[in-house]
Amino acid sequence: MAKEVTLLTGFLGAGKTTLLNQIITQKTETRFAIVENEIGEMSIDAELVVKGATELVELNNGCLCCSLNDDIFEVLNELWDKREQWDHLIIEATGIADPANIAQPFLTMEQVKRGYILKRVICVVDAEQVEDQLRETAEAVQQLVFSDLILLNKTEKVSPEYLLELQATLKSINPFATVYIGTKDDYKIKQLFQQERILNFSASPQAVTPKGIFSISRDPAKAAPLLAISSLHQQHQHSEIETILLRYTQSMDITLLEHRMMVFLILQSASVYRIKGIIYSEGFESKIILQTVGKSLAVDLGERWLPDELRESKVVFIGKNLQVHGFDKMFRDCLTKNL
Ligand SMILES: Nc1nc2c(ncn2[C@@H]2O[C@H](COP(=O)(O)OP(=O)(O)OP(=O)(O)O)[C@@H](O)[C@H]2O)c(=O)[nH]1
Repeated sequence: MAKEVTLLTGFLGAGKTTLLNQIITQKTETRFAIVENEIGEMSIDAELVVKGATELVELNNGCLCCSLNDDIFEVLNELWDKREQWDHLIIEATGIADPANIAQPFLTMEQVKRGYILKRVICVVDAEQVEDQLRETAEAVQQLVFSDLILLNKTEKVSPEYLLELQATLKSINPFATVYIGTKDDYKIKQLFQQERILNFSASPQAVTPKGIFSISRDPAKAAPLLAISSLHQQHQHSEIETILLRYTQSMDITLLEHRMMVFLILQSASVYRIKGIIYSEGFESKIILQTVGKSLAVDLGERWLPDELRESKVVFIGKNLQVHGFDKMFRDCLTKNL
């Protein structure tokens, strides 16, 4: 039997991982396989996904919609080999991905369609930030246009009047999508999963071979059809959006860091869409998860450090015209050794 797939899209920080965690915790009758795609070589999202996913695959070498096509085929093949262990695949795209590019193999490639049915594309939208995002980036528009379901999130942060305007705006961008409204505390997971794309798929499980459903090969001659798709996708680039990764092995003073971050967000954060970090602070048995979206800052406790785990802080910045030296100085100033 072909496996069902849900694609999660939405701009940086909209709430995709939060929704994913709600899905895993609420739909306990379903065993999920999760593909987490992140920009930059370091995975932070995978650490934020609640334990419970049967299979969690991280793809961190680039954005799935433009550079990871061979990787996704390999992952689909591997997951297919383990298909007895899971029921439903969720792909969380990066916040700057064009979901149409990720969906393309599921909609157009017969080998992929034999094993996987794309059931729905859900776009999570940050009610407070979306207007600016739509103005500034093509990616935010592409994500809305391609989705079947739009989850207008963080609605407690805006007024009811503005929410109505926003709904009308989203409907005008994608009149075919169903718009749900909510916050992280009240997602209607069952309703989201009841809704399906209206598409004609012909799944033919008999054609699936025990070795896998695609002929993946690094041999360029054998991999010709896949390479053709890869080169097509390379034309799509998130030209202006860049990422920076900073790491520090010394302990951070979390109170000082929080203060510096708040001042930074008030004064100079316009070109920074997202900051995500795992912070090591001596005296805390757990990782500290630091996140910003727009001008909002969240600092939470994460998983406990494992006894043999390297204790270090890792922070990713995503935005335009990023000033690495300024960020580095801000974080270095908060290292405990400097106090
Ligand atoms: N106030 C509020 N915050 C929310 C809501 N949903 C998510 N958040 C917060 O928004 C921040 C970003 O959420 P994520 O789920 O990590 O967003 P994401 O879309 O996965 O982010 P990227 O993977 O970086 O694109 C976190 O601090 C969440 O706790 C909500 O409904 N209300």
